[in-house]
Amino acid sequence: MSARDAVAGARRLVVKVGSTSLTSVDGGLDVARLDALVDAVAARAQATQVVLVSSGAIAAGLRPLGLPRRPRDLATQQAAAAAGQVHLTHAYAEAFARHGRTVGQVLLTSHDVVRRGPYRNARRTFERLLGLGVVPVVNENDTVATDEIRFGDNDRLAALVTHVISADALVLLSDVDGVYDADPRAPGASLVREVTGGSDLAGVRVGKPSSLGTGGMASKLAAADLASGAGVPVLVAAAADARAALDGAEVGTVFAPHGPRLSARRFWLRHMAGTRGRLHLDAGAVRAVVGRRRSLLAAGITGSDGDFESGDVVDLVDPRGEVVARGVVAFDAEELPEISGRSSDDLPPEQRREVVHADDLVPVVSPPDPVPAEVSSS
Ligand SMILES: Nc1ncnc2c1ncn2[C@@H]1O[C@H](COP(=O)(O)OP(=O)(O)O)[C@@H](O)[C@H]1O
Ligand SMILES: N[C@@H](CCC(=O)OP(=O)(O)O)C(=O)O
Repeated sequence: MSARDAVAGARRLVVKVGSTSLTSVDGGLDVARLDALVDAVAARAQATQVVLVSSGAIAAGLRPLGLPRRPRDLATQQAAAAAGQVHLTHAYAEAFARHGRTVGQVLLTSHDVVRRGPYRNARRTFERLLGLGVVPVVNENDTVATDEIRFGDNDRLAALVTHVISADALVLLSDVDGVYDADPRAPGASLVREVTGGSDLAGVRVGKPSSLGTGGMASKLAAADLASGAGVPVLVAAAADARAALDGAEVGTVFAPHGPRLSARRFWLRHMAGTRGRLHLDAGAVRAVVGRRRSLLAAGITGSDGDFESGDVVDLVDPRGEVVARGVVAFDAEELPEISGRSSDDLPPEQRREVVHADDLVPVVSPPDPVPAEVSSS
C-alpha cells in the first residue's frame, strides 16, 4: 500500500496544522481558513478518529495583547499563547459544532509523555475522548513549558502524539504545498513528491520559517523522519488542500514508513532534544543494558553528572564517553555518588531499586540518513 493510500485508509489519523495556515500576518485568527480546515477534517472524522494538533496560540494572542509581531522572549510568547489559546479553542469549538462535533482541548508538555504516570493518563484521556466521538485539539502547554521540557515545535509534538495514540498516519499541513528541493520563495524550486529514504532528501535545501511559524520546513522534515522511521506514513501538504490530502489525492510530499514501530515513550526518549544529566556505565553494565535490555543497577555505575531529579531523562554513557542509551532515572543526582558501584545487597532497603528500569530505557541509535537543516537565510 502506498503512503498516500495509507493516509486515505487510516482508521486513526493525526492532522497537524501550522500557525501560518490559521492566522493573518498581522496576528489574529483567520477564521475563514480555520473554518475551511475544520470542514475538511470534520468530513474525514465521520469515518476516522482524528486528532488535530494545532499551532497558532502565540499568533492568535498577538492582536488581543496589542503586540505588533511575534515576541522573541519566552515570557511574552507564553503570555501571548495564554491569551491566544482561548481564542483558538473557541474558534475550533464553534467550527466543529457546525458539524455536530465536540472538541476537547489537550495541552501537553514533554514531561506528560516521558513520565510513566502522566503518559498513561494522557493515553487514557485520548482513548476516552476518541471513544466518545470528541475531536481532541492538541497544542503544547506553552504557558508552563520551560526550555528544558519543551517539545519546541508542534511538528515533533504531532509525531509523538501519533505514537501515543498508535495512529495509522500523520498529516502535516502548512502554508506550502509540500517539501521543495529549495526554499520555494526562490525561483526554480520544485516539489519533491515522495520520500522513500534519505537519498530523496539529499539535494533538498531548507529556508527559514515564515514570520509566524516556529520550526519551518526543517522541523517538518525532522518530524516526518522521526515518524516514518518509526513505521508511520507521513504526508506534508498545504492546509488549503486539506480535503484532497485527507482523501489520498496526489498532493503534497509523502514519506514512506520504514523501521519498526516504537512505543511512544521509547520513541520520545530516543528522540527528545535535551537530557538532564549523564550516568557513566562500566562495560558490564553497557552489555546488560544495551545488549540484553536489562535494567541499570547501581553496581554498574562508575559516576554521574548533571542536576537531575528522579523522573528526569538522562543519558547513559559507556566507558569511552559515547551515549549508548537514554532512560528515566529513579534517583536524584545527589543520591548517586553514595550508591554508585555498590551491589543491591549493600544498599539500604529504601535504595534497593533499579537506577533506570528496563521499561524506561531505550538504546540510542544514530540516524542512518541525516535530515537537511536550515541552510539559506531568505
Ligand atoms: N525546501 C522547502 N520546502 C518547502 N517549504 C520551505 C522550504 N524551505 C523553507 N520553506 C518554508 O517553510 C514554511 C513552512 O514552515 P512554517 O513557517 O514553520 O509553517 P507552519 O506554521 O505551517 O509550521 C513555508 O512558508 C516555506 O516558505
Ligand atoms: N505552540 C505554539 C506553536 C509552535 C509551532 O510549532 O508553530 P508552527 O511552526 O506554526 O507549527 C503556538 O500555538 O503558537
